[in-house]
Amino acid sequence: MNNLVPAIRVKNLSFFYGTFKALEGVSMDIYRNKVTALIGSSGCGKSTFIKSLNRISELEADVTIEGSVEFFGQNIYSRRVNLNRLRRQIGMVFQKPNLFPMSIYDNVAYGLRIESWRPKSELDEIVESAIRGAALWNEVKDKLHKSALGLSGGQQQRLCIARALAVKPRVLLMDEPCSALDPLSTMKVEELIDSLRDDFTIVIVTHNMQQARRVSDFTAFFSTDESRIGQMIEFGSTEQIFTNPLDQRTRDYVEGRFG
Ligand SMILES: Nc1ncnc2c1ncn2[C@@H]1O[C@H](COP(=O)(O)OP(=O)(O)OP(=O)(O)O)[C@@H](O)[C@H]1O
Repeated sequence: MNNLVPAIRVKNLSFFYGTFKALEGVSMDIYRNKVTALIGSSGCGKSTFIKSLNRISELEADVTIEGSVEFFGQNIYSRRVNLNRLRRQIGMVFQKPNLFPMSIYDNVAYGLRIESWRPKSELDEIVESAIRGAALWNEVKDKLHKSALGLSGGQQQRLCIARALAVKPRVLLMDEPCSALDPLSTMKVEELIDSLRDDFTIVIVTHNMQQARRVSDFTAFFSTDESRIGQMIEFGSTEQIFTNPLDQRTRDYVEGRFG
């Protein structure tokens, strides 16, 4: 565990929807080129937390954020931050595949076309490399110009990952990426996460304990207090959290006593 470099440092983050405090005082480091799993029972603020890491959470009306989130040293909540650039650098994949009703190729090229004009040959190259990166190339190479919505759910989710990879993010946030997938597609996404860890920093929300154990290097356990306020209870190596948790609440959760 030497040479850990924080890609994201969260310091004392609190999050409010209107007057409801969904998260209180969360501090943790997310290490570069590691996979960090966020676990905890429903409603403890995992989605709220992951969406605060690239300010997608602000798309909801009337939210207030306190504390700071530093991305390689820069506070992403500073007024100077360019949100489009930030969300390219910290990409996101959601629970359900959210492809555009356009071709496979155009879905992956979408963010690149917004970014800047590129010659077709260069665009072709980046699209192919992103789809290969998402372990989907062999399945779609002969139908790149067919509708992406004709793909299976698992293929659509890997295409969402390809779309996120195309703009070369440094961090990939995944909010329950396998919850709508069958076991075989889930396995493919897990293998994909494994193959991406050398090049990217990944944060994944999962309800599946086995998945957290299989794919992640670090795990953060979230829970709510009696006022329903979400807190990060314990953070550690995945090995430690699952075999020797320090907090009784973590132990109860990972051993399946609640949640
Ligand atoms: N847009 C919103 N407006 C008001 N409250 C919200 C909103 N989104 C989430 N909440 C509340 O914030 C708390 C945390 O929700 P969040 O979705 O982050 O939890 P979660 O741990 O991701 O849950 P799940 O595992 O069920 O997805 C919950 O009490 C939820 O009801």
